[in-house]
Amino acid sequence: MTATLLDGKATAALVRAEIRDRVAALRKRGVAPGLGTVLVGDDPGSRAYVAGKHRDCAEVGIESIRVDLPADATQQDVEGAVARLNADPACTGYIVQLPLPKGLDANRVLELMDPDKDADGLHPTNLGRLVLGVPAPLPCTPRGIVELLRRYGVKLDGAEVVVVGRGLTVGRPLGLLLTRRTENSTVTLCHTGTRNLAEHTRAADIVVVATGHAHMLTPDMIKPGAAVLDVGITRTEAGLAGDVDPAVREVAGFLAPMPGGVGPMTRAMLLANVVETAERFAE
Ligand SMILES: Nc1nc(=O)c2c([nH]1)NC[C@@H]1CN(c3ccc(C(=O)N[C@@H](CCC(=O)O)C(=O)O)cc3)C=[N+]21
Repeated sequence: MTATLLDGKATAALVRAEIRDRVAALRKRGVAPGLGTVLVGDDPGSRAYVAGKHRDCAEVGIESIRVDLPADATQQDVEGAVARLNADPACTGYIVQLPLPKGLDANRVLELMDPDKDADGLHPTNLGRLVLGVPAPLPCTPRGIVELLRRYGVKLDGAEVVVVGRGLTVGRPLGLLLTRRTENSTVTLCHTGTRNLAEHTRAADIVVVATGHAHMLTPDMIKPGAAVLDVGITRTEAGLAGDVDPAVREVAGFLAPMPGGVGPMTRAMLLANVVETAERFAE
């Protein structure tokens, strides 16, 4: 048996079609949503992601404002860009592409963003709102994972979920999202300090891997029929590699592959956050 693919590419296209209608409705009311991006340096991966975000915006009718700074930009330069986007009425939401080059303080930059323009849901105030259960923009990758599972009817209520990785953008906030009453999953958050990882993953109905270690989740580590979501990206000479060993496909019940799984959903949820922020402004 081969796993049913959780097709993030096709699902993200459906989400974008829904967002296009909401953008059109906002425009009729005289509100034009605009996404800003701040990109520092010339990492090819980061450049490609940011370019993709602007392409997505064009497709759904969101204006985009691009701020590119050189690799030797100072902390002050980045903070200046943030201050300008905070003040720019054409920018209804923006992101600072992470990671920033070494020597720059990303936490300080995130603190200075207007939390009501935070399209990534990574501002400390919005992470706090997530903990408190107050409506706020949600981190894009966790939101994309929940949306993908929902649309394929994978049950979250009561599910045993193992998340591997405790990073700021995926693992840590995903645990918070899935344990809300609305999702109602039981979450085990595993990381490099976890003893006997396989014992945890083998007990899970859903396994989400976001470690950045290529092919680390092997078929022996999962329960047959489990849903597996691959959030890892490693650039190798042979191309991109996910965190999930390709042979997992023969054991899992559902698989969100990399590429074509969670990545496109992450981008679609960024658009959703921008539209929702603009809708809140328009109220
Ligand atoms: N402030 C900030 N917000 C982010 O959301 C953020 C970030 N910084 N820094 C980097 C990570 C990474 N990330 C991805 C989004 C989409 C794909 C994606 O669409 N991937 C495609 C193709 C991958 C490729 O070809 O490179 C796929 O999986 O099918 C990948 C990675 C967002 N991130």
